[in-house]
Amino acid sequence: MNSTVATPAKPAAATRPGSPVVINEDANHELAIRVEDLNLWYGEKQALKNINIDVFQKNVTALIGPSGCGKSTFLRCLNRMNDLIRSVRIEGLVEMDGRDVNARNMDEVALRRRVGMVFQKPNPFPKSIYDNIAYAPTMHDLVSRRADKDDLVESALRDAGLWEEVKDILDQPGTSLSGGQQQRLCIARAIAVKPDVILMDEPTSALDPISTATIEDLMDKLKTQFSIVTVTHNMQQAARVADYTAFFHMGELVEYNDTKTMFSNPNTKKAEDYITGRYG
Ligand SMILES: Nc1ncnc2c1ncn2[C@@H]1O[C@H](COP(=O)(O)OP(=O)(O)OP(=O)(O)O)[C@@H](O)[C@H]1O
Repeated sequence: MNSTVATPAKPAAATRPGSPVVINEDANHELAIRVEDLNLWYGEKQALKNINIDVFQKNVTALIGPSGCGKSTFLRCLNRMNDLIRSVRIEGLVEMDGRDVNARNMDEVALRRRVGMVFQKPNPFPKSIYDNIAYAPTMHDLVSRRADKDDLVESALRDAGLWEEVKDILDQPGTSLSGGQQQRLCIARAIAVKPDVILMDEPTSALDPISTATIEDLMDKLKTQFSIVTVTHNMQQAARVADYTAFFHMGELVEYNDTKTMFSNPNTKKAEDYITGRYG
């Protein structure tokens, strides 16, 4: 992998390593996040090696690759979640709106408002359904009047496809919902602070097939408002939901491509072997 940044707005960019082939040129190719020469170590162990990738606004980007290849580590670089791990050392650039998210003067709380996260296991706060949604926007001073909070709670729950199921039980604990509902509650909580980007780390791996399909449909709707970066082990899911797919292997970004191209005509043997189930 050389250090050329993936700048994919035109098909010609596909000739550059790591740059996706752009099939749908009408899609949005404005930059959400630019990553340049990103390296990460846990102590002595290097987990990310010279990653260069441009993530587009209002698309779904899937991160795929064998266990331990660095997908989650990379995802956590996008909102500085790795800062919470003491042994971590990071070099390189992760840029949003022309600002390095790792800059000393970057407000981490503000960053995590702009780059929300949904985890593998639904993790509602031990609060009511209503307060799960209203808590963060209130903390960030996005709302203060009760009527505004009510509107925000309703609109986030509607956007997460959960409103009709919970509108009469808003004062019940979030944890009383089913697993799939809890995950949609966590998505509603993430979107309530109006982020630009939503990171999802295997958001459906703990869910049944019906809840999984509901979340996949939801991702398709949410990408009209938000940029979504998702880690998945499920190849069919990546093929179904993602506009772009990045294949990681042993800490390297081996291929970054339009999803249709990745799954029908990958550029690299490693990606092809992984996608066709020959290893991983
Ligand atoms: N907190 C940590 N401390 C030390 N090493 C870590 C830590 N987290 C991850 N690693 C190591 O970094 C490498 C990348 O891990 P990461 O979890 O990012 O991979 P992944 O592709 O998301 O894997 P999986 O698909 O199994 O979730 C692995 O070798 C892992 O053991």
